Amino acid sequence: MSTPHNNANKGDFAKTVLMPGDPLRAKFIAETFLTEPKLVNNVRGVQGYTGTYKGVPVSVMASGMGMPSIGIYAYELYTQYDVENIIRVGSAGAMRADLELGSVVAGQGACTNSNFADQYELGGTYAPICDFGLLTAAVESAKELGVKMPVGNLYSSDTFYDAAGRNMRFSKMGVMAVEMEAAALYCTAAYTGKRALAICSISDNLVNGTELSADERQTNFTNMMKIALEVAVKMENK
Ligand SMILES: O=P(O)(O)O[C@H]1O[C@H](CO)[C@@H](O)[C@H]1O
Ligand SMILES: O=c1cc[nH]c(=O)[nH]1
Repeated sequence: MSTPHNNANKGDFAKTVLMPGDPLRAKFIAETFLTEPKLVNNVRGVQGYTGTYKGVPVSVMASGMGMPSIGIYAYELYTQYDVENIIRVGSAGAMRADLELGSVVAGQGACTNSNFADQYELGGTYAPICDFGLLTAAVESAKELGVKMPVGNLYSSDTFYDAAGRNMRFSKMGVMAVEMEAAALYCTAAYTGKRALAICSISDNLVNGTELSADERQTNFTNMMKIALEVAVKMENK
């Protein structure tokens, strides 16, 4: 079997998929943390790998950037490949001065400027939220690893370069950080009856203008990756 965007066979993906935006981050996670990672998809260079972590099957596949892109990959994984849990392991721009570069945040909710949820014809405004079980497992894992992980709202924006400067208004509403996929992932999980969580590492700080280099973004996010992998282990029998 295959989809227009995935040439893996049914059964090639594990129950839990870690999903970074960047295909090179997917490769890094597979090669650094998984035992015997096998490349199961490479359509458009969107690399998907399955291996084991602490004996538990785990997959990692990139989403690409933006909500249309993660909407495709997540929908296909949930509906065609029997994936139950998708954990986005992303980068995000801090909207609070006190969030340090490389620190980790968990998105309990995801505000958005996207019309992604219009497709469901709800006749109101949908509030995209993560799965509580995944979030609980992530909070426990972060504690076990000794990693501080604030939990709260993310802002999923359709624009990286925001011409009118409106994005920062969300920081006044307590939003921790901006990224570009969590809201669509949470909507897709809700629609398909599956589970999702976005954990993000802070790559830049929009308040004080500091940022990590592209190389640092690729490799400096190991705390986030370890938390997500521990969640996969905790969720194996749930
Ligand atoms: O680093 P990733 O996971 O791609 O996440 C962030 O980085 C990209 C923008 O540079 C967007 O995809 C945004 O959500
Ligand atoms: O979407 C994103 C991701 C990282 N940093 C940002 O400023 N925006």
